[in-house]
Amino acid sequence: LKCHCPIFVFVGPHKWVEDFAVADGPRQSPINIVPKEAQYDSSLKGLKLKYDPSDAKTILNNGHSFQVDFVDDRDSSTLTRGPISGTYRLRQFHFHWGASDDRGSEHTVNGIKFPCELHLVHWNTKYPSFKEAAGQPDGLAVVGVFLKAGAANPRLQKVLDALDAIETKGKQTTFDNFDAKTLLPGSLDYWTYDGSLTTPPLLESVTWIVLREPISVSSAQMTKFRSLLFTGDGEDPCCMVDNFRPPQPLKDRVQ
Ligand SMILES: O=C(O)Cc1ccc(OCc2ccccc2)cc1
Ligand SMILES: [Zn+2]
Repeated sequence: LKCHCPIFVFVGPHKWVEDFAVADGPRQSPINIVPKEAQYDSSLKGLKLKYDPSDAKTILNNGHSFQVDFVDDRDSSTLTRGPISGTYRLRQFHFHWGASDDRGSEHTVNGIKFPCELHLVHWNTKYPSFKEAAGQPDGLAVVGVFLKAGAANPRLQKVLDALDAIETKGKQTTFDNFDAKTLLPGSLDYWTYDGSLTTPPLLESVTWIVLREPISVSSAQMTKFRSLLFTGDGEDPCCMVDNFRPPQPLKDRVQ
């Protein structure tokens, strides 16, 4: 598949500041994580993630990534404890990746980029809906998981096998009985900081919880991610790659 979309086709992060004033706000994401400078907070609790596989609903190419959407009308798939208070419901997960294995993640660790990063998006049930929560400073909690190039990861296979059905923007297909917990690493150790959506509207409503331990992904599996298109049916094909925002100024945040 030849992707020959000109660079300017994809309105990249550098343009967002013109359309979204918040793009250079005080708590923008992603950031570069420097473990030595992160403060250890012994009062922080362990993460509690309870996911019900029957909540998985559909998988969608939304034109800037693909996402698996979950039923979120009850507390069956939730994130509690860790740095947050209350109960947050799993809404969707999606990924960010590069055109080659040397880049793709949004957060970086000591400046290191991973080939891919998984985001599990949860919303605070103190608000009536996801959309309402997305506009509140404590509205969302996103668990970030780095994917490190190495052995093929069998846990990703069901997701990757579904990509053929959603190659172009707007395509969606059913995706049921999937346990998102199988995408998590063995350790739930994490860094946390207050940040934002990394895609427009860049709302500053996300408590970020980035897991320290990556999961593996093979180069062949990464090639599968890159077979998706940003473009819709009938348009000039443009490969969905490099859909990551670069790290933003830390300003006066600590992790
Ligand atoms: O995970 C991320 O990259 C942050 C992020 C979290 C949620 C998200 O949902 C899409 C969306 C949220 C609010 C309004 C419109 C669209 C979009 C991005
Ligand atoms: Zn994301």
